[in-house]
Amino acid sequence: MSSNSHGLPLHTHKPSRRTTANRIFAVVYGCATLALLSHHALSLLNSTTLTSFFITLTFLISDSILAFMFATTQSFHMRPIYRKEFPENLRRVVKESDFPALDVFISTADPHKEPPMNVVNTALSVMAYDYPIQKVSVYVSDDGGSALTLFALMEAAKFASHWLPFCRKNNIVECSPEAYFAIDRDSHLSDQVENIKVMYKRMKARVKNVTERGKVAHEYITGEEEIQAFNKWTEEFTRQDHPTVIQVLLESNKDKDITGNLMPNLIYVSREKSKTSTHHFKAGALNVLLRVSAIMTNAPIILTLDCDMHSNDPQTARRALCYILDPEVRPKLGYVQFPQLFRGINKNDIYACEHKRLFQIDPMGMNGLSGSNHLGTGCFFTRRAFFGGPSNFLPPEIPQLSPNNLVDKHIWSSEVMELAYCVAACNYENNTNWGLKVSQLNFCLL
Ligand SMILES: O=c1ccn([C@@H]2O[C@H](COP(=O)(O)OP(=O)(O)O[C@H]3O[C@H](CO)[C@@H](O)[C@H](O)[C@H]3O)[C@@H](O)[C@H]2O)c(=O)[nH]1
Ligand SMILES: [Mn+2]
Repeated sequence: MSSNSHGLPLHTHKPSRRTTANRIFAVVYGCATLALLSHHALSLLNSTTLTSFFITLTFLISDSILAFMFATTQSFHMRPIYRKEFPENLRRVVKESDFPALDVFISTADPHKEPPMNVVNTALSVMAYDYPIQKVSVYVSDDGGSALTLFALMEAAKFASHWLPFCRKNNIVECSPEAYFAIDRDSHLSDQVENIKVMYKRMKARVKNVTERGKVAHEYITGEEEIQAFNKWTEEFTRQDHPTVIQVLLESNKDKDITGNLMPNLIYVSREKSKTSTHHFKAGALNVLLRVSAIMTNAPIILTLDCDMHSNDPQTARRALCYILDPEVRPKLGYVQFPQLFRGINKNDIYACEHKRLFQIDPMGMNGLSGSNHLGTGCFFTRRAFFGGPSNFLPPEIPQLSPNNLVDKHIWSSEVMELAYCVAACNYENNTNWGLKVSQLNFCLL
């Protein structure tokens, strides 16, 4: 348990009640396995015919493999723990105005395999976080380099001006509209819900229409800024070969929702691609977002999300802060991983599609040892963690990329934009420490 100066804990943990049973089971099962393996070994030595020798050898090999698998997973069952956070106690440690800024990275790679509406829902679910809104920046990395995804995000930016105040006013927990509207709602909200549902359905129809046609028709493009943005998709622009596109769709100190409150930054980034460079897939995309976000906002906390993994609790960022702002935990903390849950799977999950062992059981077991593994999505990193261990800071090649750098310029300023384009270039990492020493993402399982 960790308490702040007022004795109120930010987070607690308790061991699972299954711990003792797990340990007894491991000992009994381990002994039985050893007995079985020694029996196989003895039978092998005493085998009289060639056939019985090979049959026993097969048993010995297959049971040894199973025993190895059993042994290597037992540590996960020795000390599983349940963690609980108390975001309501945060205000006693730090004022809301002093919360660290948060940069959210959402990656998408193909508008036909990963429908842009998924990206929109994921983005809206984090834009609606219960967090000082001008501190939140949502970056979407589009490795598909698709105008369709940009169009969907432009629509999301407009819809957000209605959706964010709706979520705030009604304390909505499920802030992905698709997930929210999939459940029947209380009747006292019905008029409001109906209105916003119609708005959502219209947006969805427009995005679907554009995706099916494969291009953004003129009738959907309004305003000079949008025309200029889509003009970047020239004849030569292909998915594998195109210049960087960075488009600020919402700006937190300028754009307001329909109730007059500010909205978070929403930024579309499609990094430069060329057929002659290696791109390192998702790792490459995250590396570019790390650099571009450093130039534009440089938040000390980073949340990574796959485009099909929305956040299902607006308190999530505050929950992560319960660990990140704990002075006892902070010096050694690299990331806070949230579990992955799946929607739309049948109630009893007869096909085990939830991957419970991978995404819920094993991480809980590791949590009781030295900490959960990284699950690829739903993970809050400290930006500092990408620049070497706690005692060996690896400085990036330019000071603007350093986690300590304070961004004091407007994200639209030409200086910021020029540098952001420069660090998003596909040959930026050549002859630099990126991917090798600083942010070793290229060599990690993401
Ligand atoms: O060139 C690429 C390829 C993929 N992605 C993104 O990476 C994410 C994951 O890729 P995906 O192909 O969807 O992998 P999955 O098998 O669905 O996801 C599992 O495996 C991934 C790779 O190990 C992890 O990142 C995920 O968290 C985990 O759920 C998606 O958001 C993609 O858009 C890119 O940005 N650029
Ligand atoms: Mn996926």
